[in-house]
Amino acid sequence: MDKYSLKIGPFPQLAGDPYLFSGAAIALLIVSAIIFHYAYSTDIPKIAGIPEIPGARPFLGHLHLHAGASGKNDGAFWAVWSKRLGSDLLQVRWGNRRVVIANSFDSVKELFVTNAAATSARPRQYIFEKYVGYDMGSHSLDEHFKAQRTAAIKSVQPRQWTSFYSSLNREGDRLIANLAEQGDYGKRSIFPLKMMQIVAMNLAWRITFDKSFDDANDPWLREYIDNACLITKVRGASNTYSDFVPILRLHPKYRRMGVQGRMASQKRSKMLDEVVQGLKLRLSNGEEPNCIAASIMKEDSHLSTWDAIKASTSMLQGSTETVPSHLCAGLGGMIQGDGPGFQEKAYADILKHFPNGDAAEHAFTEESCPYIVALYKEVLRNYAILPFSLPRAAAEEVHLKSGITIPKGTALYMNSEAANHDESTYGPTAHLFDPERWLTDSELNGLGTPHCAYGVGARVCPAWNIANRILYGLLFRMVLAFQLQADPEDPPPESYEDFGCTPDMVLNSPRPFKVRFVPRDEAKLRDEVERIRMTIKG
Ligand code: HEM
Repeated sequence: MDKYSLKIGPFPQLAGDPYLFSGAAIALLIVSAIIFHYAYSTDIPKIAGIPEIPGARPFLGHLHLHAGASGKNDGAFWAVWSKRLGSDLLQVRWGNRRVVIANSFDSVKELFVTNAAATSARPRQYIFEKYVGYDMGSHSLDEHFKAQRTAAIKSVQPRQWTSFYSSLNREGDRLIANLAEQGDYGKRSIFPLKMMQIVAMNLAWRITFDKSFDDANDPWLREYIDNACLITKVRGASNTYSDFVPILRLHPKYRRMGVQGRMASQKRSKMLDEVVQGLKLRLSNGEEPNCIAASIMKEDSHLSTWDAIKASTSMLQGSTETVPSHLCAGLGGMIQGDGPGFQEKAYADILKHFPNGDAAEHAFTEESCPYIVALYKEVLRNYAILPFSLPRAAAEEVHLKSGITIPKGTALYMNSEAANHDESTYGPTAHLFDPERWLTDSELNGLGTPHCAYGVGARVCPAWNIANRILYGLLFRMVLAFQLQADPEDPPPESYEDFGCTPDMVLNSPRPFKVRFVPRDEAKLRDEVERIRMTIKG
């Protein structure tokens, strides 16, 4: 036995060749170094001055602690660590991506409002980009997306609203008729989410492409909704591991996920193309359809047809799940604890402002009942259906007043759920559903941004204004027609922290629970539903 074979033991074939052995050892070292580097490195190095939560693992970083693995809400998870580490800002690693999270109302404002331009970018999302292609909510503001955003904002300015009123009233009618009939005029409790979704989807189609559906079970509409949901599934959140751990992009599970997204996106594009062709024909025939797509497509908007379609599709996608999820989660607050009392005060406020029996006509045309305004603000504040808004990235270096510098390219999240429950802004009752805070605490209405439900800063939801009006009108119509009651067999979640059932996705859908919609005046409601059914089916 020579001296080499003693040392190398299990590799006898190398034993006779010292050069071959040292070459293999060096190769092994290099591979190990590469693997080690790959396992621990991040796109942006650790940022000085911002605490990192402990427990990172090689390759995954902190992903295994987030909703994609734990099934628990990331907003609540970060809030706990922010308190534990005594810092409003936190940093974590999602695979090889460094992420900074703002966890208080003030830190959200400083990062995203004071530094609005510097935080206007969106991080890249591998699956979405490769399989679906970007939309407004997922792309940084380059020349195309800036133009789309500007056109989208213009299309929902208050001066456009008069053209939306008839659609809004019609969908308000549809909601009341569906709730009355499916709930057998208060005799049966029902799961309301689907009915809210139908109304929001119809409304979204009306105001984006001037398309309407008499029957919510229309197969074309159902196919569109199914595809839209599949696309939402591949938007980057802590469940899309392959966005952050590149090697996983080879894994069949993530490829399957992407391919599903791509097929859904192709189907959606084909369906939208039919709609756009129809709209173009109407425009060329001199018609003036009242909708976002038509107003964007008009020649003076300076957008290419591609940009116009993209902008309208983003608006359609942005509105379909947010409005019903908020409304439905909000019903939870209105039917438990002090909720029934809030409903009665809201009803009294409606009657005070419209004593002549014509209140329903005013549901969408003005926001004259302060109690309903307070109700929708609280629904938006308390139930963070987009618990960390949509992800942002630093478009340039961000300099904070504490002296911390966040490098360009860092992914940035606003913990909207924590900011919306920050006791230093909303007081000791921050964790409760209490619409009256908006009536009694005048400082809250002077905050600039009253809550973070629509995001804040340069990428704030372009439709927040009309979304407020839609929520106002639909809450108004429900409170006017019904007393909403909980079903003891199927009660709503008690806290905003566990209201959702998809915490691993960008949009946390409300958990299903039942509501009994008891008519305030059954005979009158039956007459109203009969009138509605002359024109609207399901
Ligand atoms: C209650 C209803 C709604 C909520 C809570 C909501 C919330 C949000 C949030 C949090 C963002 C990301 C903001 C940010 O990055 O800071 C957003 C973006 C967006 N929303 Fe809304 N939204 C609602 C309704 C709507 C409606 C009705 C539309 C269209 C008619 C819409 C269209 C969009 C679009 C296109 C974006 C992407 C904007 C961009 O990235 O520049 N949203 N929304």
